[in-house]
Amino acid sequence: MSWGYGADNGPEKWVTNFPIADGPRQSPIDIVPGEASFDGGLKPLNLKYDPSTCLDILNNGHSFQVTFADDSDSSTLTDGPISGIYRLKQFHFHWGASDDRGSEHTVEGTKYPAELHLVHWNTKYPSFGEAAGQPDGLAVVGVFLKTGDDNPSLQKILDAFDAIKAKGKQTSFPGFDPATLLPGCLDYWTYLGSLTTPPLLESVTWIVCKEPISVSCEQMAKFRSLLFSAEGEAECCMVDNYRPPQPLKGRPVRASFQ
Ligand SMILES: CC#CCNS(=O)(=O)c1cc(S(N)(=O)=O)ccc1C(=O)O
Ligand SMILES: [Zn+2]
Repeated sequence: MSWGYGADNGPEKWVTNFPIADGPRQSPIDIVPGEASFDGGLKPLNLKYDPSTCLDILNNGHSFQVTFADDSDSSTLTDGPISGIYRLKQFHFHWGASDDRGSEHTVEGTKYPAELHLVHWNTKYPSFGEAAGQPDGLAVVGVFLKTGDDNPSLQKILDAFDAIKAKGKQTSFPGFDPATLLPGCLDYWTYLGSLTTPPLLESVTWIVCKEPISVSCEQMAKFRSLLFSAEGEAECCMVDNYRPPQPLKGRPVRASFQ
């Protein structure tokens, strides 16, 4: 059986096939603002996204992802805590079965109903796959979702869900601007971590925004209408697709703000 989020194949079982699950720089973590150290040397995030690089939307069986053409420096992350140019590859979300849980990172134990991850790879390496195996290979921007007003930008994504309800379904999704998903304030915490799904590679510079974006309760319900299961299989709702916080193991967490 391949990895997932169920009782038999979920986060507590991943270490069997992916021993790095107990490694020194695993993600997510619980962020404790009072223990983060302000670093005045941290630059503001510089996110430049070109909507024409947006390709399609896919249900990959553990989340849904929106994928981008990453064969040029059209959609990039620069500055912030990183050096060089990182290209946007995809973004995806993690969410809960109810509004009291769903995010991967937590803030002093506070769980948000969902978390957005924008995945970027370091162009000093020839490809995403190469970068994913390097300690400075990936940079993921995390944004919390908090229940409140309807989010029109999110709604564009949710309107595509009928075409990708089951695992393996994909549909074209042109012209979406991921910048419309970012909060107004780009203050962030940053630390060295890992992918939060297998293969759990310890190649991620995490950049977690302090300010959440909004999502309505009705929009959260739409997230939960996706399926982990493929067409023809017993239907299994895609919910609780989050890994819980992992041990910090002495890692520093820096803040870009005071
Ligand atoms: C080799 C390799 C790899 C990981 N791919 S990913 O970075 O797009 C990714 C990243 C993350 S996360 N939660 O670590 O950003 C989750 C899921 C995925 C995915 O494959 O679908
Ligand atoms: Zn993720």
